[in-house]
Amino acid sequence: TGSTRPQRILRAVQKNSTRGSPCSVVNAIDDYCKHKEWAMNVGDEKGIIVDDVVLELKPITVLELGTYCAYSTVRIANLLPPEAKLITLEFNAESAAIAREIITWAGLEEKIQLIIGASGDWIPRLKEEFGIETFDLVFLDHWKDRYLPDTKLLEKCGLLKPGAVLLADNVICPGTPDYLDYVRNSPRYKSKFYRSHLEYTQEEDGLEHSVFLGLYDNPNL
Ligand SMILES: Cn1ncc2cc([C@H](O)c3cccc(CNC(=O)c4cc(-c5ccc(F)cc5)cc(O)c4O)c3)ccc21
Ligand SMILES: [Mg+2]
Repeated sequence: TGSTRPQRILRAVQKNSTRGSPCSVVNAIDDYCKHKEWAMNVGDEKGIIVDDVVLELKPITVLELGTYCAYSTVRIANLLPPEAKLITLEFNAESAAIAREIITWAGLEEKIQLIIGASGDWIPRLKEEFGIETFDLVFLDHWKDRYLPDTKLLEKCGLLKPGAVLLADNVICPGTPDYLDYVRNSPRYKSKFYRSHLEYTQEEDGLEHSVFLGLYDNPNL
């Protein structure tokens, strides 16, 4: 019974980073995944684009779909204003346990609420159970065929207000064609593509940045 990849990533963090320093945690994961074994973190190249979006938007409420080992969770939470909160959904209990350890090691447990469960089950419950009005930023990085249904669910649940930003990873590799088609052709979004590369590789990938404009085309939604 060998270790899992998330366990090896946690060990690399504990060995090569400083407790309470989110930057050193992010660097330790990037070093490990560049030189030892690949893992599906948004990574350093796309991570810089994520940083810029967060610093520009200054979101107070953030939703992340797909925590994995909390690389992007820590990277984003580290840049949030003091009163801001980040909710991250992870359905896999094993990686959620590792993510929780990495979040604690980084010293960000006050800013981050990690929920173990599936996005489709939890999105309809966030208002009631966590007193969320709307999200300023949603980072989509979970199953690629869930980006579109979960975006429609967020709209239906009234969790997006005009100006809210959807930032989606992997829109080229592995790809999210139905989601891209929706946000690029719907009157509800102003969308733009940030070209980059798949984490730790030379493969083409990128992030789609979509600003929600409101449901004015269907106000009774
Ligand atoms: C419903 N729900 N609710 C919460 C929630 C959370 C999860 C998990 O966090 C989880 C588990 C497994 C896979 C993912 C999606 N991520 C990917 O599949 C991915 C792949 C690659 C890539 C690219 C090239 C390759 F050759 C291989 C993998 C690069 C990337 O950056 C990725 O994000 C997410 C799943 C469903 C969930
Ligand atoms: Mg990804």
